Amino acid sequence: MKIAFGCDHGGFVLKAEIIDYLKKNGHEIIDFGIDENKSVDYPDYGVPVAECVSAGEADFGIIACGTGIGISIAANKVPGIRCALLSDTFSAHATREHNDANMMALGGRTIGPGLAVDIVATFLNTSFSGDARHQRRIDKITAIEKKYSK
Ligand SMILES: O=C(CO)[C@H](O)[C@H](O)[C@H](O)COP(=O)(O)O
Repeated sequence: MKIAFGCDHGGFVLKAEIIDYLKKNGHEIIDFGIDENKSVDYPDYGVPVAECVSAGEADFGIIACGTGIGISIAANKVPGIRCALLSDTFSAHATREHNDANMMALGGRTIGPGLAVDIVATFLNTSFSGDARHQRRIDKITAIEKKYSK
């Protein structure tokens, strides 16, 4: 799959192991940085990933900041993005199965790289269930997005 990745300095600690996992598992990576550990603003790295996913240029997006909060808030402003902030594998599974999440956010100051990689693996290896009740709820989210995007 094509995976877009982006992080700020708070998420940079997770980058190497996540990229390593993605490469070892045959994924193509679209890397939006950062490439060195310097202080940056998380919207500048989360939004390009979200735009890439929203445009259909990547299958999924993975983003990280210190907590995952700021960068997920920014990503979720992009139409078509359902970005889940994750810190456990149960939620990683559920957000794919129920929410058809197309992006995930992680916190480099809240979880370690080992758990981060487990979360990434669970997220990418889980499919949307396609159940009508889940699709109905996603459609309601999309309708909210359309209502406020005028
Ligand atoms: O936006 C965040 C919190 O929601 C991220 O954790 C940022 O990485 C964090 O705010 C950066 O803080 P810093 O003091 O500039 O390192």
